[in-house]
Amino acid sequence: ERRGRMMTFHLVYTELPEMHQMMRQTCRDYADRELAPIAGKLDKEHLFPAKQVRELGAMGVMAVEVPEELGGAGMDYLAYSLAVEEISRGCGSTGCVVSVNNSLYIGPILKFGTQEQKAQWITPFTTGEKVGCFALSEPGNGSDAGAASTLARQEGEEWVLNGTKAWISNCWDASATVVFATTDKSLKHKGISAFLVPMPHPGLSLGKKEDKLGIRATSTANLILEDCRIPLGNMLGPRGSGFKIAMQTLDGGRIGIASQALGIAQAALDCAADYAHKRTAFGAPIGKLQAVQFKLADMAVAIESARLLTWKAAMLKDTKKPFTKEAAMAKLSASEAATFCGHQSIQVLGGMGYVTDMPAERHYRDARITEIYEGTSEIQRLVIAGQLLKEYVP
Ligand SMILES: Cc1cc2nc3c(=O)[nH]c(=O)nc-3n(C[C@H](O)[C@H](O)[C@H](O)COP(=O)(O)OP(=O)(O)OC[C@H]3O[C@@H](n4cnc5c(N)ncnc54)[C@H](O)[C@@H]3O)c2cc1C
Repeated sequence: ERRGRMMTFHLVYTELPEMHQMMRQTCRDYADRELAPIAGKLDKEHLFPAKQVRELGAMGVMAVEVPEELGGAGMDYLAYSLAVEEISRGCGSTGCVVSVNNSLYIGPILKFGTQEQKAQWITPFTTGEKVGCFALSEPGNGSDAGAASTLARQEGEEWVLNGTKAWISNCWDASATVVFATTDKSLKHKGISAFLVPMPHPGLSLGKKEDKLGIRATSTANLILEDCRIPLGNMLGPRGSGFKIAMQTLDGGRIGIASQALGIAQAALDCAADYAHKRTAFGAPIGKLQAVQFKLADMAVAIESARLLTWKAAMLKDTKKPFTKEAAMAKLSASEAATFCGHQSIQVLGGMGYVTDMPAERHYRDARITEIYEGTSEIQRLVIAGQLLKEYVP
């Protein structure tokens, strides 16, 4: 079966496997019908798409990779990538919610959780009734995640957590979080462990919602832990393995962000190409102008090449092959494609690109975060170079 899947890669552009085509089409139809028409309002009013998230839960999109016996869709990461791209094409914010729940919250529990933890912390989060979040970054460290200073100390049968986590996506709407904290700061990243914390919970509070450039329908805030007590059994994975869990989670998560970026980039191209047919200047549609055609061509090339990298990374993950380098390449190229396409789309629309009557300005704003979270573009380059140089060790 694995060989079969890899072989599909050669065919992939003309013929995705049937299940994947169905997932893609279902999500595309849903996004066109239910998300694109309201994405501007969600953005403007900072509205969490609760009803849409429940509908996506019913479609299997909130837990694509989770086995059916745990309540998920039982599909693979390629299917997940297709779903996130199509949802993000309709609404970048909703794509972020889908991505955080699937990759960042459920992902590590699926990989490192016990059977009991999976039943308790995954199944209720498959339906869209509840969403989870992932608390790694802190006010003092983002890229340097191994420097975490949130503390976990053992007291009897409990862990007691203290510290502040920063920039936590979904947190105002979440019912649980994976939190990274250190039991011994002198051990540096080897002192970090992962913990499961229900929300709301005594000792856990949230900061003000950040007023963001883009993905404004998602909540982002500090998550503050003050003598927050959880049972000993809420540790995820072995003690001291938190940094490894975080890094492996981000490897997969980057495929999700690449897919989100692809969806935003594609929406920006769709908007520009459609406008190029309709807008007339100097007596002809602007799509007849070579300068405009070149912009559309460059956008399409950036998207197609990033999509191939993203699908390749997803397929490597699905076939249990190393994919750290490929996921970083996918995230880097797709996020840069998204910011490029967001920029060019506004240029093609001219003045209409600059106002909220058209979605181009939202795509431009939504695209920007994809170069920052789950590792900045600089961090992706470091990851790629680090992996690459290992291949050249004499
Ligand atoms: C909207 C939003 C949502 C987020 N959601 C989450 C979430 O759900 N959970 C979570 O844990 N975090 C989340 N984050 C945090 C995000 O992952 C971090 O902002 C990101 O990793 C960058 O960290 P930083 O902001 O501390 O920047 P810094 O690490 O301070 O980086 C500042 C600049 O220095 C560069 N830099 C840093 N180190 C290096 C290096 N070694 N080499 C080259 N350049 C370097 C960076 O690339 C960047 O340009 C979110 C952030 C935002 C804005």
